[in-house]
Amino acid sequence: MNTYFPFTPHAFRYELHKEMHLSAAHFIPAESAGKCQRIHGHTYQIDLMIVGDELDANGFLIDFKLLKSIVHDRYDHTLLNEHPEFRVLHPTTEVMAKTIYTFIQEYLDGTSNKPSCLQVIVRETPTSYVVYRPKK
Ligand SMILES: Nc1nc2c(c(=O)[nH]1)N=C([C@H](O)[C@H](O)COP(=O)(O)OP(=O)(O)OP(=O)(O)O)CN2
Ligand SMILES: [Zn+2]
Repeated sequence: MNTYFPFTPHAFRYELHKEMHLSAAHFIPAESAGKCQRIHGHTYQIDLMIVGDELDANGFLIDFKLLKSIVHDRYDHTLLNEHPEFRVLHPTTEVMAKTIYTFIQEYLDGTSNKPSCLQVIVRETPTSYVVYRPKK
């Protein structure tokens, strides 16, 4: 797995990363997208960065398995364009990163220790990736 993490300064006690791979197909239905207009597949590499000061009753900031299931169970081996969240904005790397952030943060907001997602990295190809960081 890729081990390069862009640095995000913060003052929280804990910083957790969950990396995962998922295989999915997509297309960008715009003439300017050139060859990407055709359906093609990627093995996406994703890194979620979660921070917080408090642990839950299990001693977790957040369970690694839960983070994976929120993203992987939804998108692995699917055609991304068929998901309702990608009907208006196409599933570009940027939109994927923002969308994944939204799902993850919604889940974190419902936990007892309320950690925060500070950064989502989505790597679409060996040479192309996006970092999404929410504005404060
Ligand atoms: N800003 C963005 N540009 C492009 C996106 C995107 O999501 N955001 N997506 C694509 C295509 O989906 C394509 O699959 C990836 O493009 P690219 O990096 O050009 O892929 P290559 O493997 O051909 O890259 P090389 O470095 O030339 O091998 C296009 N643009
Ligand atoms: Zn693509």
